[in-house]
Amino acid sequence: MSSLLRRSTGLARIASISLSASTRSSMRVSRVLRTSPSAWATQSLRFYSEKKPDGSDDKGGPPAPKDPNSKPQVQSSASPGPTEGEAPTSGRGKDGRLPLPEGWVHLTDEELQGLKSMIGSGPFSIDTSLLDDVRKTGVPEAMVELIRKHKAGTAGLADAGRAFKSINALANRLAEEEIRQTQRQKEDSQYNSSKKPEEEKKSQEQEQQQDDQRPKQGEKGFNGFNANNSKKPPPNPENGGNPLRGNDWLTTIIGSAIAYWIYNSIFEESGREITWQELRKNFLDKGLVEKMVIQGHRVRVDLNRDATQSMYPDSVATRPGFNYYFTIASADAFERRLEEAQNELSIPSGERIPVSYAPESPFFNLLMAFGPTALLVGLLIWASRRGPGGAGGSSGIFGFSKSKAKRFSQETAVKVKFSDVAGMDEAKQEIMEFVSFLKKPERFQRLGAKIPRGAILAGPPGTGKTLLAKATAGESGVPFFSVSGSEFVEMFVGVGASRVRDLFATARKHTPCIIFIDEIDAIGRSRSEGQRFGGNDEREATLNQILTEMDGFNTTDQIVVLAGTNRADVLDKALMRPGRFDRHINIDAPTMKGRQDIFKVYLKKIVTHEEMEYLSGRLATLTPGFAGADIANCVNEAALIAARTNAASVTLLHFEQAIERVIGGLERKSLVLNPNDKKTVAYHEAGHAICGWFFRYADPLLKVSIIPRGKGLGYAQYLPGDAYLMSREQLMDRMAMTLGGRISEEIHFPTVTTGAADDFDKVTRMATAMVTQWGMSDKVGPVYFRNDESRVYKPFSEGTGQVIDAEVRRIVEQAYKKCKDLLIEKKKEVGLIAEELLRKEMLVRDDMVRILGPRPFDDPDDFSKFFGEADKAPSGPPTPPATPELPDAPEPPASPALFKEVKDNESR
Ligand SMILES: Nc1ncnc2c1ncn2[C@@H]1O[C@H](COP(=O)(O)OP(=O)(O)OP(=O)(O)O)[C@@H](O)[C@H]1O
Repeated sequence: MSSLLRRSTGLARIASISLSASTRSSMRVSRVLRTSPSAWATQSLRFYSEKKPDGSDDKGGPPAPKDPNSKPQVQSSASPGPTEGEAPTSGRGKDGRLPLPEGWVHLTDEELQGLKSMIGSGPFSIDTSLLDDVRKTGVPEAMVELIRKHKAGTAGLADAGRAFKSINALANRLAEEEIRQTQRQKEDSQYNSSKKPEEEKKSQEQEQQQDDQRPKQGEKGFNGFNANNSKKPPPNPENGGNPLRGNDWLTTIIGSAIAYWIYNSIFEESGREITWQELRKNFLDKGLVEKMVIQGHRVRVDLNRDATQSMYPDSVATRPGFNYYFTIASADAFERRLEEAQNELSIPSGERIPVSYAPESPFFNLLMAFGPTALLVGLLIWASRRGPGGAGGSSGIFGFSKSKAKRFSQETAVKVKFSDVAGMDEAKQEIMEFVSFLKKPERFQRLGAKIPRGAILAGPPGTGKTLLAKATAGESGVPFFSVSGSEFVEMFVGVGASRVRDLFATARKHTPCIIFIDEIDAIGRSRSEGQRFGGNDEREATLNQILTEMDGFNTTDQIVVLAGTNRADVLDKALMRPGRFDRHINIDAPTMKGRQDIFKVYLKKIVTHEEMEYLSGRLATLTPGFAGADIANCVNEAALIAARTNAASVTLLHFEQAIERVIGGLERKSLVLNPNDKKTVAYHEAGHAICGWFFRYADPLLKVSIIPRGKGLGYAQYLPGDAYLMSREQLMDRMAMTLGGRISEEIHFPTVTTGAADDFDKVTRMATAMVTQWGMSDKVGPVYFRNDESRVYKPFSEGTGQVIDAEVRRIVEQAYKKCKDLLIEKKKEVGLIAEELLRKEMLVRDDMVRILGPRPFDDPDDFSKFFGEADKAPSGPPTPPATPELPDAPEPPASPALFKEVKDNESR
């Protein structure tokens, strides 16, 4: 540590700078004292001429009596009293010394130098003008003894406390004197300015101005510290007008200086480890060792200082109080060794080195054992107090317990309005009530209505939950605290709960306001669920704290808590009960109309000359299942594509490319398939395309391609539409279409490939859901078995399991047969499409119409509206009605591309 301190000169420099800088800031009046020493004496004279230390008026009165407590010899050597013929000095010596308070003495020049070296032995320096000030003020008596001990190198740890006290008292006295000086100065200048003629005033002002500038040039103030900062804080009346008292920094700096000094005197100055060989060679053989003291397993070597000084004048060993040490295994062995060494040196028995025993210092041992740890702990505590939570605050270690919530206010970030949030009219309406509560609470309170405490916004990712919460804040114009549930979770137990406390406490200070907790499921999961896996104390403590805080609201507290989650189903019931999150607002993926509205919001922000109504409608048709975030991304992607091609504006083509890219992934032009694989892919995709064309309930095909994209080797884009209800027939057609790729391979090639694995996965999942969840199997019946993969045991019996397996297999085989029948019947058409695909690599709907003729079924309305009606067949099934309140949405439509279809699209 000492070497560390020694080496870190940079640190020392910083400490030194901070000492002067911080002192500067407290020396509020030093500029008026930057006059010559004679001026200082005159000012002091004036000051002390009015009032004596004993309180009597000195005008014409006798000189002040000497302080009876001051040491006579000190007084006589360093503080001579007024001599005959001198002006009455009101207690001040001829060299400007001030009267001494009880227990204080003036220092001699030698002692002053000792003080300088004592304080200056740390990384601090003390300049001459400060010494002058100390010469005038004197020091506490104890300081004289300390200076003497420091000089002799005998200062111990017990002296540290005394030193600390004395330096603190000295600093206070210096500051007090300075304040008195200033007041005096002010009074004088007021008095003078009222008396002096105009010219004199002017010249004094000039002088004053010069004085004002001087600190900037680095002149010294009363305390000899640099007094650059002329804008100093006024003395605080609460601490007796003393700017230093109660100042942490002063204590810290003085404390550090003393700690450094103690460290020096104990660890560095006092000794150094030496080996037996070094001792022999450098000291023992040369007769420099005076005595050896055995302390347990350590031996202290006392050298003859005078002899050492003459032999090694520059050595540290000459310093008073310095000793070498070495460690021994046992005292007996050491004494034997010393004996042998002295025999070898033929030292007569009367001159042998005396060896004595001293008890081990328990304090020293304790210090060595726990010192570093204590130092580290001390540092940690200090750092935690200085941490982000602010000095001395209740922030705890490193401010962990502070909430990390970001605060937005109307002036800062929340510029979002309800008009920026499209496609969720019901949710908006629901939440607008919170806005009117925050804006006009009396409207509700007048009728005795209790205001909802909060709302849970639940829905899939990217559907605009956060955006809606922000818009609520933006509309109501109140502060908005946004925090993520996961930010409460820390590895320390209790941190989450205290962050919740902190968040709500801060919110209460800023009422009316909105707190938004995103991803609340990170902390709000059902507690019973946690117990199954052993529980999580920290999470539960955090959740309990939220419950408590929400209960703790006053009905008049204008705090609204909004929370967002993708998993409302796992949240704790207590969180969802009325009185906490009263409102449950479901925000699902937007409908066709919703998507169109969201597109309109984002299309406004880019340059496009397309007709807005048509463009937004067409894009919304192309993007079933897209959330608001996907739509925002799509529009941005289109603008990027347009920019890449240096287009003047973003066109429909750019949008379609962007959608394709978002759904199918990046085109992999670098992946070149061999002709055989390419042919297999073409027939596989053609199989899907033919099924899509000739099955009544299949989705309209938009595009089929054999250019690898994303994770798949082929790609087919269908338009599934917004399906909220699906019939058994629709599901069967979808499954049959999904199997079309593999069956086409079987029909046209002697063998099959691995490319249909993903199709099988989709088909199996659909068939399983039909049997276990949707009640579409007569044998299993109208039952629902939750598909929970984390469950160890299946929710049905072994027998039921076998029936389920058989039913799933039966349904898949049924779909398989349906598809195979069709593809055998349309074998020629599959070939035509596949060959065309091999030639052109990509076919669109128009190509299909050209090769196969119009599709024999009606397309959904939206599709016909935006993709032409030329190929519309006379009859077709009605579009299923939209019922958004279904508890479980059916399996999403399958996209029968070869190999891996894009999972994102699939999940929609
Ligand atoms: N209805 C919408 N209207 C306009 N923009 C939207 C809409 N929904 C989403 N967005 C866009 O998507 C971005 C992401 O939305 P947001 O962060 O609100 O989603 P979220 O539902 O909170 O998602 P998560 O559950 O993943 O946190 C928004 O910044 C906005 O650009």
